[in-house]
Amino acid sequence: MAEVEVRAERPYRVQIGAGALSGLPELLQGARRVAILHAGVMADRAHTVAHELAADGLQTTCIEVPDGEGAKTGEVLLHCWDRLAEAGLTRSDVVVGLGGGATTDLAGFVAASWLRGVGFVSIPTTVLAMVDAAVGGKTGINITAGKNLVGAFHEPLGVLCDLDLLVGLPEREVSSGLAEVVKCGFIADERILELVEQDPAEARDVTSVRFATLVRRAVQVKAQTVSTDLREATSSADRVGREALNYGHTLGHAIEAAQHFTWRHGEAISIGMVFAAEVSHRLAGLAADDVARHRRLLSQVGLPTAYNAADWNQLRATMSLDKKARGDQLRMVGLRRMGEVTIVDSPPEQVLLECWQALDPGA
Ligand SMILES: NC(=O)c1ccc[n+]([C@@H]2O[C@H](COP(=O)([O-])OP(=O)(O)OC[C@H]3O[C@@H](n4cnc5c(N)ncnc54)[C@H](O)[C@@H]3O)[C@@H](O)[C@H]2O)c1
Ligand SMILES: O=C(O)C(=O)C[C@@H](O)[C@H](O)[C@H](O)COP(=O)(O)O
Ligand SMILES: [Zn+2]
Repeated sequence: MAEVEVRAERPYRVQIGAGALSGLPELLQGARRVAILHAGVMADRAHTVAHELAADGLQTTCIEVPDGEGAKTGEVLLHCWDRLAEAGLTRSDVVVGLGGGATTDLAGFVAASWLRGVGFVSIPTTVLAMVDAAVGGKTGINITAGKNLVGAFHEPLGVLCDLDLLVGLPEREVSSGLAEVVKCGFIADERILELVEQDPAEARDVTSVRFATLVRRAVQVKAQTVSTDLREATSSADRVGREALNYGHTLGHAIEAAQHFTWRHGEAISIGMVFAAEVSHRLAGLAADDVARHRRLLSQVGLPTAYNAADWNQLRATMSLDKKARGDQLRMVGLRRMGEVTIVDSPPEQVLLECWQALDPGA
């Protein structure tokens, strides 16, 4: 079992490996009641876990939430609060999130907001949630105007990445998660890129050693980045903190909103990273070869790199609501070279338009 520590205000461990789920009782010490928020696809697993915890004397409540982004809404949040009230969940009790990143984002926000904050344990069940969403304490929901516009920072007590849970995950979801893995390669750990390039098919095989190594290395990048800048407070062109993890998300999130949150997050971010690489080439010195490497690598893991299915002006307006923006100033994460992140401040509109046009499948 691999372990990665996140040095938050209250440090916690991310446990990665087959059977990691067995670490749950230890994380619940001191709790009397536990609410397990889970996606429908995890219903059987949630009930099994609840029975095991009940056998240990805990009072358990399973709360099934809608699939995918359907969980990250105000209505679902209200429903969960009502269920926690019925269950009598107190400040010494714990909310568990069992599912993909949408479920853990919602569950984390339920934990952050209930009684102004109760304990939270994250049990991610997709690649994307293991390497990214479950780690680092960003929680929240979407509104029509944009992705994750309402939320809170709320660190978990621990994260259990049980690789056994990934067996049977659809290939499209594996690819989506690999977008965030490859992102970690672009921004901080070139070894990740090499591991994918050496054998892309094995990189997509969730039972392979290569895949497990990729997950661990991506979690290490995430943990190190958030440990130095938990609340995304550090940012300048030469010293980029947590914002580095937002590489590709300025356009990516706008695409998700334009597609009414029906797209896979990693697919949107893949296109967003190609866009960010094009911007970086024009404004931050990223070599043309590295832009081509973005397209090649992302395609190798089954991700889209071209897009023209939305109106540019609409996307551009949504990008202004990105959390990195300050006033009228758009700020994007860029790359000077692989592994060297910078902030691109107020990119000229003409350059953005050119980069958008470079995404056209016919370009
Ligand atoms: N908080 C953060 O730091 C952070 C980081 C990255 C992404 N996110 C968020 O995470 C979300 C995307 O996460 P995701 O890609 O996991 O999406 P998701 O939660 O929608 O899960 C994807 C699909 O996989 C299914 N699924 C989950 N586990 C499964 C399993 N073991 N076997 C088979 N099917 C399974 C789900 O039911 C869903 O249909 C987005 O909302 C994104 O904004 C948050
Ligand atoms: O953890 C972070 O910080 C990230 O930016 C990771 C992203 O991959 C993730 O999608 C996150 O949810 C985006 O956050 P947001 O603040 O842009 O909503
Ligand atoms: Zn993301």
